[in-house]
Amino acid sequence: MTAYPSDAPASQALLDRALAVTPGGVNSPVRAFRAVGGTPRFMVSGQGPYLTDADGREYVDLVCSWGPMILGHSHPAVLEAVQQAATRGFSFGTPSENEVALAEEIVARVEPVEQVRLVSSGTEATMSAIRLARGFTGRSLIVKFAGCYHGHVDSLLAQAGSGVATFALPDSAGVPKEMAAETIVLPYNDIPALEEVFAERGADIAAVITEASPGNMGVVPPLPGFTAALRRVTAEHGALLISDEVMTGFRCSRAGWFGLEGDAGYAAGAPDLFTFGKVMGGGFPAAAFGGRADVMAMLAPTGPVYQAGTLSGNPVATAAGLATLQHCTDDVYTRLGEVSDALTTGVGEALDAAGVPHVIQRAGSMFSVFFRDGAVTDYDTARAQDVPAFAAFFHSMLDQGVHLPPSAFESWFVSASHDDAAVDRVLAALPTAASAAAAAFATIDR
Ligand SMILES: Cc1ncc(COP(=O)(O)O)c(C=O)c1O
Ligand SMILES: N[C@H](C=O)CCC(=O)O
Repeated sequence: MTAYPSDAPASQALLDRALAVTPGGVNSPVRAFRAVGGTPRFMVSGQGPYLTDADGREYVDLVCSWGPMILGHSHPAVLEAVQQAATRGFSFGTPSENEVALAEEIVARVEPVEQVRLVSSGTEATMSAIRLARGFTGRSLIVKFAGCYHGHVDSLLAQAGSGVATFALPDSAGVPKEMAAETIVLPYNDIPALEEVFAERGADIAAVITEASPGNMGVVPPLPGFTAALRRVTAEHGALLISDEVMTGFRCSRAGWFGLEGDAGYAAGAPDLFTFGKVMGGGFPAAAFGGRADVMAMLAPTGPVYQAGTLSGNPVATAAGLATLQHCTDDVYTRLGEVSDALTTGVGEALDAAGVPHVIQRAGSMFSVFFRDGAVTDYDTARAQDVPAFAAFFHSMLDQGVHLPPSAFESWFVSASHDDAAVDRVLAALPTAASAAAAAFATIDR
């Protein structure tokens, strides 16, 4: 088994350079390792299930660029599509065929989506979707759930997941209080709280936005009936339902979370709008929002809600996204399921053997481990876990050549390129990491 020392001199040298010119040395906060300590690894290449860092060490990658790399790194067909697209030109600032083909692929996969608009990031997708919902309904309030993350949109940062959870922030400085007042934050999976807020303020609520199955406070799937309640209550009050599938989209199934929960989950009908990102960009900056044609018709140039982007529908990004989706076949989803089964079973057995309290939660091929007893159903229960135990586990895995998300509040991601050799490397590292977690486990109030 690979064993690496904890210090990483080449990464540290790059971090020192980065710190001089970039806040925290990183371009997205969770990457900085602040929640687990130590030196973030600066990667130089990725191939299949592996990443190689600046010190020449190879890691099994269980981050997969936070979800997009569903086929693994440098997948030959995606690489070829990108190379061909780049040969034809980098950006046209005009419509081009790949944009149409990618939109057609999304519409074909997610049945309720009639039209999409392409953007460059998940943040842009959610920001645009809530503007569209406000324009369509003529209302201003937005309901979101604690622990859900929808990108760094001002009004959606309240009690958000991901880095906001990792660093235990209530929200973000720099968001005007008037804007924060337009957002109502509710506990996830709490139907009475939802009904109560709609009974009081339903006529002013433009939309409820939810992660289709949250993965930014760790993985916390909706309890049976919760998604149906979201649809029922929003429909009763004339508000839109926005399902944020930036993380789950095209990963949990061909049609994302909707493909798993589908009509049965939504019961009274599909969401009005969806947001997508990550997998549909194949590792490049492409994202989308879409849904009902009558709502999408409100967008400029056909309607009064303005939304635009210089690089939206970029030909290289759309080529990568299209090639990725075209290769996300049934076999890919079968393999993602097998890898997830093997890893979640292995993690559970190793932690059981070491006597470490834990619960593993999963949504398709997204999963995470909470170092605590009992199911996690919302942000409060997600926070009541032993973060130092996670940090010890994380570092032991890293020293053994397995790259996990550097936060207890993030999903782990696998790819279809995780073959048996890569899975075995992870499984071999688990007993030592479980022992490290056992040693670190502290008694906390739960
Ligand atoms: C559910 C969800 N929505 C939105 C976003 C924002 O996407 P991006 O980071 O591409 O802006 C993310 C991830 O960051 C996400 O996980
Ligand atoms: N949880 C985030 C997105 O899903 C992680 C990506 C980031 O913010 O860097």
